[in-house]
Amino acid sequence: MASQSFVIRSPCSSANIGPGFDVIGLALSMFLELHVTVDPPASSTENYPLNCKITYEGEGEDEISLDPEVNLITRVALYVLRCHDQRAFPKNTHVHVKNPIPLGRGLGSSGTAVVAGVMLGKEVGGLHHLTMERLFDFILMIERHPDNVGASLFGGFVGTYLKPLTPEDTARVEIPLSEVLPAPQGGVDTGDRPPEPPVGIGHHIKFPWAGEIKAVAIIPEFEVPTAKARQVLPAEYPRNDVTFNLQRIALLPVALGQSPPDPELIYLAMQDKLHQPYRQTLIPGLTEIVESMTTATQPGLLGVCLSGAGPTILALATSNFEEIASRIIKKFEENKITCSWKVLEPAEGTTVVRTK
Ligand SMILES: Nc1ncnc2c1ncn2[C@@H]1O[C@H](COP(=O)(O)OP(=O)(O)O)[C@@H](O)[C@H]1O
Ligand SMILES: N[C@@H](CCOP(=O)(O)O)C(=O)O
Repeated sequence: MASQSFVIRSPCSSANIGPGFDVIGLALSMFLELHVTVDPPASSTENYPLNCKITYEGEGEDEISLDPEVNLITRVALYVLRCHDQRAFPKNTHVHVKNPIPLGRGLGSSGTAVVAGVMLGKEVGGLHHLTMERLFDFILMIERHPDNVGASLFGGFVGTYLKPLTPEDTARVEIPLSEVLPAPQGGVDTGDRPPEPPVGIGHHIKFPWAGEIKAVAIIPEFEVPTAKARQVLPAEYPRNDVTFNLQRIALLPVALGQSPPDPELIYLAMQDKLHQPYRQTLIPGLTEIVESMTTATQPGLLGVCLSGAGPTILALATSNFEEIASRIIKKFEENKITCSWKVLEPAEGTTVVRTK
């Protein structure tokens, strides 16, 4: 194989946007980058496990493993490679990760890592036949809700859905994650072929987004693991709460595509009763923050919701971003929580730029 170098760039995401639990995702302008070189003739990295050297800078640099059998991005790439009978990375693969996405904050850091990992497997494996739609199948074998990963892969403001599968394919999709991404084997290759995804598990549709609308992310300093934020959700819901969300989800994509934006309509369309009320047990002040920020009392504001599984708060607005962020930061301060904040914009999906 000839030497090659390329950059994979994947946007972070804000999932749900209020009522769209496990359905709606928005790709935002903060990007995980993988700077990859594959250089077969050199010898410097030949002894790295699975032929892959990882270096890392940015969010999580003190905690993310640089072992390719443990690191989420390279484990996912290996899953794609092993489904195509390639047991390791090509000789002398170097992946330099640049990650500005804070971990465990509801901005899709793990989903973005999975999306970038699948793309890494495709590129280093020379698997050019894998379309974006097929990559989505691989992603959904790992991250089993399509909203955040759909946004990171395809970009923009998306609605995502899973197609009904045959009973055999359903069984394959439900295979435990530990069989898709096996536990590290200490460098020993068991030779097992992982389960390949069924074709056409997940789909997406792009919604319009009014250019005036920006996303203000208020990011608390503490983490809420998504798995934990899903455990607090009930198995069943009162019918009225489901109807409440259905009424709002029918409005949301239209309301956010209209220019000029209608603040009252958007504020209403961003209400939720299916996940936010339950997650307040993990996020002190959540309900009060969402209820205290209104379009009547805050010029420029369009609506407020939890970003993904939290704890980040997403405020959609057309102006006065700093004032909006300050008000929400103050509310968190009442619970002794400090925050940072950023103004983000809708972003394009995952790209690969070849430099050699
Ligand atoms: N760039 C990355 N490289 C490797 N692992 C990552 C990366 N980003 C996230 N992760 C993994 O995902 C975990 C966070 O996932 P999760 O709880 O779903 O939160 P989030 O809402 O940020 O996606 C991190 O603790 C880490 O294990
Ligand atoms: N629909 C999911 C989205 C999780 O997004 P993340 O950014 O927190 O990983 C959920 O709400 O659990």
